Amino acid sequence: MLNVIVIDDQPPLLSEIRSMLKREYSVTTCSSPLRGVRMIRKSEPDLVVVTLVMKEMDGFEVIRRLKSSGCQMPIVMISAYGDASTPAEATRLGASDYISRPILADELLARLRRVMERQMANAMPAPIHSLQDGICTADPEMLSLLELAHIAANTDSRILILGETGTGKELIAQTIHRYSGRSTQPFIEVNCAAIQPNLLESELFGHEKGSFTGAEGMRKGKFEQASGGTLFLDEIGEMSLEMQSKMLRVLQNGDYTRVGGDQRQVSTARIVAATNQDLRALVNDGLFRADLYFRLNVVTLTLPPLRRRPCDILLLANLFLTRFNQPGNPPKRISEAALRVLAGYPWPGNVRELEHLIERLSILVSKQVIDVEALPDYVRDTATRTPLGELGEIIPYQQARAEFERQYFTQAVYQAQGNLSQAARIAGMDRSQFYRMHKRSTESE
Ligand SMILES: Nc1ncnc2c1ncn2[C@@H]1O[C@H](COP(=O)(O)OP(=O)(O)OP(=O)(O)O)[C@@H](O)[C@H]1O
Repeated sequence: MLNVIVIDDQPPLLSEIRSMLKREYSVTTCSSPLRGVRMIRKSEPDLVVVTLVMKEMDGFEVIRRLKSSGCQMPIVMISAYGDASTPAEATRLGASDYISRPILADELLARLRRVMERQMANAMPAPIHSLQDGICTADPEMLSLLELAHIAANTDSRILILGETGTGKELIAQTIHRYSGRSTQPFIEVNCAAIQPNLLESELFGHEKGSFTGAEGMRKGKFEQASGGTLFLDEIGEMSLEMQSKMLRVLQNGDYTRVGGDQRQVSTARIVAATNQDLRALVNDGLFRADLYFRLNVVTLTLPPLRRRPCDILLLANLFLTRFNQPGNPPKRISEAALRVLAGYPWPGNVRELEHLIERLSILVSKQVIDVEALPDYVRDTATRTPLGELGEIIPYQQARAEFERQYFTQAVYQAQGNLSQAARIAGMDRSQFYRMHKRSTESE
């Protein structure tokens, strides 16, 4: 139970408020505001309720003193007095809500519940859907990663983004650039797997005129193009050992020369690298230089695969459906049954695979509602997991419970359209408990 301290100098009113709150709170009352302030500073309750008019010191002064000594808990003012400016003054001083008397117990409890939820929501990262950066997620692990990405964006540290194909590594790299102080400078991407190894050096460092057959003029490399901005090296795990040692030199000293040239160039680009390979394993197998790995791996963001964030499957499916809706047509909908099937499919190609499937479905399905039969066979066939296994077959209890929790939290977050506070309310939990259990449910695969 949450602790609340109530301050008012009239014992009858104190006992009236106590009897209203005791259903949901452990209530302590205090009839002296001076003593009340001392008590609150010492015991730091979860919530404070204070009235306005008191002889020793008024409620405004109580709020002022508590806020000036750094108290963070929400403070709610209740009063039968005051004029139109009183709520505004209470809020200005830092009260979380102002309630006029008379008030019924249910209404008072509902108002305090809202205050506590707001307090918890502020203490947690908010779910992010379709922000300007285009990242849609309500997954706790992704939300923590995004927070870290935003913090790291404002430094010049190198960032290594790991994750299976299609998990959103490039999207995160672009977001990091956009949130960094380099956002007005270029974001340059190089896919190390897509360029022939013998051409990668000139692609990255540029070349001088006549340095090889076909080099008809000087060409700036990607390092130079990304000056002051961000150089995104995608699929870094595909780089040859020879190229890796050239990269290492730039990362160590910050300088390089164009192919065929001898003039020293200085790189001012910030490096963000990504790979879907296990770089550490490549290092152990001698296929990736350990010194380069440690130079790149200053901040690491490991994106979870889509199958480990089932609520995102549902949110993203709807996002893409809206995105691919043909202009002028009424928006299509995915049936609940079809969404359940999508949530159970393992998505080896992650978000990209989901995006392509929804694009295809929105073109091919003429009906307003996309139902299970419209889904491809391979999706329907692999998505048959239920908490009790197929045809009621008994599976180990721990496994069934983990599976049930995963589906339960997915469904709650989906129903609340990614709003974790609302999902917690549906589940009858407080937000922090919901957040913890939801996170745990996605960790067990
Ligand atoms: N959280 C997300 N919200 C919205 N769109 C997303 C999200 N994650 C990925 N996408 C979309 O999915 C597609 C694949 O993402 P992206 O190219 O960033 O993945 P990747 O991990 O870099 O893939 P690869 O390893 O194959 O290069 C893109 O169209 C991207 O916009």
